[in-house]
Amino acid sequence: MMRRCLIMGSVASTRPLPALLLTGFLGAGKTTALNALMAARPDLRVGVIENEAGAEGVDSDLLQGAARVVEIAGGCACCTVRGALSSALELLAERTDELDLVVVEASGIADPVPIAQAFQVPAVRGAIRIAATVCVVDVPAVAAADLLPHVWGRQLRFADQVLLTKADRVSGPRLAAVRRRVREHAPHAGFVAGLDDPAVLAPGATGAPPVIDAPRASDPSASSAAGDGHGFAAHALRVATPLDAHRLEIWVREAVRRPGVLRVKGVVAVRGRRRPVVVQGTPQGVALAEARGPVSARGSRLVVIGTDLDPVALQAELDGCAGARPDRAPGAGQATTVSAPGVSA
Ligand SMILES: Nc1nc2c(ncn2[C@@H]2O[C@H](COP(=O)(O)OP(=O)(O)OP(=O)(O)O)[C@@H](O)[C@H]2O)c(=O)[nH]1
Repeated sequence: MMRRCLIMGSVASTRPLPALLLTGFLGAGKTTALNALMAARPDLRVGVIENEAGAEGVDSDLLQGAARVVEIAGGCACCTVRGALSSALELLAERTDELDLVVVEASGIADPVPIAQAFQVPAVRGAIRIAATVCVVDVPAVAAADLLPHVWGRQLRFADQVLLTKADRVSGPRLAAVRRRVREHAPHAGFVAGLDDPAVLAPGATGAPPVIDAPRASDPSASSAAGDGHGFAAHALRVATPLDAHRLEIWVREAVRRPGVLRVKGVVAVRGRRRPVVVQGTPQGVALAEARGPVSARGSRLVVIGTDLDPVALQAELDGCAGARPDRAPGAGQATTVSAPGVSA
């Protein structure tokens, strides 16, 4: 079957099927950028492989407009669940006629090199080929960090394109400093404004292999590619009963300020509301917004990712969010209004 040319909208044969490898550190804005692409290009039939470090995937519920979503949760596609990545790619390789584009959204702590290598197995090679690797960079997070995780450097180093997000939250000089820092790691990458930028999936770019090499022994992140979680842990917390929205918001805001906590995210049922709350937290900001639909069959789930975390303590604190608000008069009834969609710092 002829496949639509990705940029011009005209019909052209593109075999193998182009794939976009989407990298970027935790909470950088990968899912948001992917949703923006699918909103801008509803004509594209996008097959998404969604990789999440937590045992409970969250992003799959937040994707809108994908033709097919394959979730790989419970570890990084570059190491712990690499076999699942191969299976997912093989699954899509059998369905290339149903798709115009494959997007692999790597977990925020994934090394892109082993992911790119998964495209080289015989069952995939020839059917799906990486057209571009885009690294999404959270500008305020980079501006605030003295030291950046090694895996972040690798994500940038193997990127063809860099997408800066949340740039409106920093001053011009700080943005310029972040661009310089990005340049040090990715001297050859271009900057794009969105995944629908022609530079990402231009017809000329389709089929071009990413520039990759094997991890070197001297590379500090090379050892982490062996499946040890890259020094980060992802804890899926139980949310057995609907929570108090106000308590939940306070807890998330406190949690992301703690040393070691890098990401809090989830889809959580709250008391008094038909729709769940989507929780988005990074050290730079927290957003709680009503989900578009009801709680999915998978129910409430919340994941905390970071280093040196105490999952038992985190679970106990979250369980405490099920209680009624202490400052509320009995019978006051409604759940606390949470922030509108968007990010509040
Ligand atoms: N202001 C602003 N907020 C953004 C932008 N991009 C993403 N966000 C917000 O950042 C938060 C995290 O976005 P996601 O798209 O879930 O990030 P992610 O990289 O997919 O996260 P992980 O998969 O957990 O690593 C959400 O609250 C988004 O609304 C942006 O360009 N500007």
